[in-house]
Amino acid sequence: MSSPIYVAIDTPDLARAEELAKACKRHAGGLKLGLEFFNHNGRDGVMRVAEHGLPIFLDLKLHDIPNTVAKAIQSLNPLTPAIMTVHASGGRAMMEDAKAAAPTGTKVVGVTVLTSLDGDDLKAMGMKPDPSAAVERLAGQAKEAGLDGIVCSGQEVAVARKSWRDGFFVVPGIRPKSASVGDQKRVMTPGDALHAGASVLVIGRPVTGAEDPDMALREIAATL
Ligand SMILES: O=c1ccn([C@@H]2O[C@H](COP(=O)(O)O)[C@@H](O)[C@H]2O)c(=O)[nH]1
Repeated sequence: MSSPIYVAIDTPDLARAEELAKACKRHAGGLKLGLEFFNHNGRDGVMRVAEHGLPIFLDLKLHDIPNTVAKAIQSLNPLTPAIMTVHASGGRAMMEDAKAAAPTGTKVVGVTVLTSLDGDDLKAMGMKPDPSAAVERLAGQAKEAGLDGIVCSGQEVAVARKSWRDGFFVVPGIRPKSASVGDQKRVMTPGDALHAGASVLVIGRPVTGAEDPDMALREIAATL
C-alpha cells in the first residue's frame, strides 16, 4: 500500500524541489507544492517535479469569487494534480464552481481553519473561539458543494469524519514527538492523526529540514 504521507516541498528553488523529490520518492505517497513554488516556477515547474513519478498535491488555496476561482483552475490546464485546494470559507457557490472546473480525477478539497490558528486567533477575527465547530460547519458546506473532502488539523478529523464517512481528509500540522512546532498551533503526531481518520498526512519541515529526508520519512513511517 502506498504511503499516506505527502511531503510539502516548500521552496521557490526548482533545483532544490527536484532534489527533495528524488530523495523522497521511495517512501512518500506524494508531493505537495504550494504558492511559494508555483509563483516562482509556474506550470512548467510543477510538470518538472511531477516527472519524478509521485502524485502531486497543488496547494494554491484559491479564495475569490466563483467565476475567478473557476477560471484560475481552468488556467492550470494541462496540469492534472491528484489533489488541489480552495478555501471552504469562499462559500458554497465558489466550491461548486471550483469542483466543476477541475480536471476529472483531481480531488478538490476545502481548507477549513488553517492549522496555524487557534481559538484566540479566531476570537481576534470576530469568530467563535472554537476551531472544531468552525471545521464542522465548513466541512458540511464543502460536502454539500460536492467537494471531495477538506483540510483540517488532526484535532478535528475524527469529528469531521463522523458526518462524512467517505470524505477525503487532508491533515497538515503533523509533528513527530520530538519535532519543533514552529508556526503551527493545532498539531498532532502522524500516528494519532492517521488513527483519528486522516486520509493523507502533509509533512513539510520535519522531513525537508532533516539532513537525510528519506531517513526522516522512514522513521515517521515506522510510527504509523
Ligand atoms: O491548514 C493548513 C493548510 C495547509 N498547510 C500547509 O501544509 C504544509 C505544512 O508544512 P510543515 O512544514 O509540516 O508545517 C505547508 O506547506 C502549509 O502551507 C498547513 O500547514 N496548514
